[in-house]
Amino acid sequence: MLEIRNLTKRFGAVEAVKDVSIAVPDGAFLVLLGPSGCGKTTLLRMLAGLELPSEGQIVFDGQTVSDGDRDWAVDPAKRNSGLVFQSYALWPHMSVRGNVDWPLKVMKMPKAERAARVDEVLKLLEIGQLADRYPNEISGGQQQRVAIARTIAPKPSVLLFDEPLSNLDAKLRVEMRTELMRLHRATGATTVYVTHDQIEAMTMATHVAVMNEGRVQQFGPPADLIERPKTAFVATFVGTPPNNMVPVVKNGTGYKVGGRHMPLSPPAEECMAMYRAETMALAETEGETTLPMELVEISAIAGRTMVTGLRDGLRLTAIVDRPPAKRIGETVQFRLPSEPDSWFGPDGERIV
Ligand SMILES: Nc1ncnc2c1ncn2[C@@H]1O[C@H](COP(=O)(O)OP(=O)(O)OP(=O)(O)O)[C@@H](O)[C@H]1O
Repeated sequence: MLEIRNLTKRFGAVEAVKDVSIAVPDGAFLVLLGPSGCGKTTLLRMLAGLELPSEGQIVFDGQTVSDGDRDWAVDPAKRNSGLVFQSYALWPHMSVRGNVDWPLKVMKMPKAERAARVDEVLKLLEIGQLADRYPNEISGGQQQRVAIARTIAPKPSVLLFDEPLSNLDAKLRVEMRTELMRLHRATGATTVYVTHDQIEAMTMATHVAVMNEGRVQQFGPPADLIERPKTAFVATFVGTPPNNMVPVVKNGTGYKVGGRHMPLSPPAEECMAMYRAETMALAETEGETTLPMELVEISAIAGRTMVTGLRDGLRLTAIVDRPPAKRIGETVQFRLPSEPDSWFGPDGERIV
């Protein structure tokens, strides 16, 4: 079990991580997901022992490895965790085998055991044929595999990844994603993986922690975040495309959306209605629940069509079966379903 208890990190006046508490079961694949600057890397660096928490504790398998309240932490090399960065600094003067062997040598593992472990790891990452090459003789994707091999060679019980695929091209990213999942199953190591790519998050994770401004907004399995987002932030950050969030304004005895009266009965006077893109439709003509919007984007998505409209700063996305017979810039009628999928309060918290 990997436990993070009331963890806070301040850099001067900046609070990068704010009172984060999560418990990650053994063997889980936890993705830290959030926009740039939300504190993901800082949290990961604290797990790796590269950064001391200002407050709170990190506990690996019942043993405290960082304690911000006591200004104390176990050395990065001694906490049974391995970290893979975005840029994979391999030793240029060492062969692939030498690079993977290096951490085992540092651990003072006997030579014969080392050779067997290096072979095993190279095979696992399917780079055995590159063993005698040097880093400048292999591709970027292969270098990344070597960096991963080097990290898992000492069998860390916790694996930490900081956007390891962001330097790779789109095709290689997809391939490496599958590889990392295979590796996770093969090693069984509890994995913490930082990304701001939510497709990566949703496909790889057993658990996701969605972060915003230093706080964990929601922690749980990917399906929970999609089905029951706790906050408006999660609802609009997670999912492809993200959910539509529409402010509902009280007007006399009724309610308005995008300046038009709608037959809605919100649970509070001020709130936001969430509509999933797949529950929205397009209408040929104006009706009671339609909103005329400027067509700004049409794109194909898995055999269906994603249509985006804009109206006075309100952006709506619908997933429909057929593209509208309209051009970009023309008006299309978006039809809202009679009931939103969820309601959120003005503070962003879920109401219903
Ligand atoms: N060493 C530091 N000194 C001062 N401020 C820092 C330091 N490291 C991070 N910060 C600040 O802490 C906040 C969180 O940064 P962090 O790098 O953890 O975010 P992130 O979510 O990983 O972002 P990105 O996805 O862009 O890498 C930011 O406001 C950042 O400027």
